[in-house]
Amino acid sequence: MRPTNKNTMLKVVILGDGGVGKSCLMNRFVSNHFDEHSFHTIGVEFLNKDIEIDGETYTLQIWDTAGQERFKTLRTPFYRGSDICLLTYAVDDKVSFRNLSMWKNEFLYYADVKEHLHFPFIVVGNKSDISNEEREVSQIELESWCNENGICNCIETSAKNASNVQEAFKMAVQYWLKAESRADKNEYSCNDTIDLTKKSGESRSSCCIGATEE
Ligand SMILES: Nc1nc2c(ncn2[C@@H]2O[C@H](COP(=O)(O)OP(=O)(O)OP(=O)(O)O)[C@@H](O)[C@H]2O)c(=O)[nH]1
Repeated sequence: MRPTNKNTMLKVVILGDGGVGKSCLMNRFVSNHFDEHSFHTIGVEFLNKDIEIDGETYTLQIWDTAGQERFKTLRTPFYRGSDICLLTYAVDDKVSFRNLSMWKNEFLYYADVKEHLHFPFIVVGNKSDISNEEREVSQIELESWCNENGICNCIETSAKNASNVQEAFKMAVQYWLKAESRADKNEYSCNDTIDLTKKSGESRSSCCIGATEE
């Protein structure tokens, strides 16, 4: 296990279709800024940000990747060495949700991850600020997809109104810590089946839907 001290650096890669809000999520988290007219990313960009959890400071090196297919060869070389992967879609874009499996597979292939089943993936449904009429992916669909794909952590965020953005990155680090400790003890089980019908505190899963943090 890596020492969890002041200098722990974690590489976090954000993947998902073009336009789902990856750059906006990173910028909201790092600079608390939102750009209504964010440009498509070409290749990758990264920013560092410290986060404190249980008295420990972690430096997140956050890699924002280009979601458009034509930039695939520019983004995939940067997957290696990742500690955490945020699989991102937009709740008003069903196609971006259907593409989650493609993103997961692309990541596993190019990141050359040894423990496929236990890698810390977090599923992030962005743009939760949109109206019910515009919503194309329900919370139940998110829950089902995660359960079917063995992913224990999901969250809906809004980079626009800052809802759950800090929480998503915090959840990612907490999951990484859990995965590291399980790897240490050889306890590989995701027994945290996601059930969004349970009230918070009742469920052992780490799913955070619709809560507003800031
Ligand atoms: N309503 C709403 N719009 C958002 C949100 N996050 C991002 N957007 C908008 O969605 C558009 C795309 O955002 P980006 O962050 O550039 O998307 P991206 O996933 O980085 O796109 P690529 O760089 O092409 O991969 C921009 O017009 C943003 O203003 C959000 O939480 N809510």
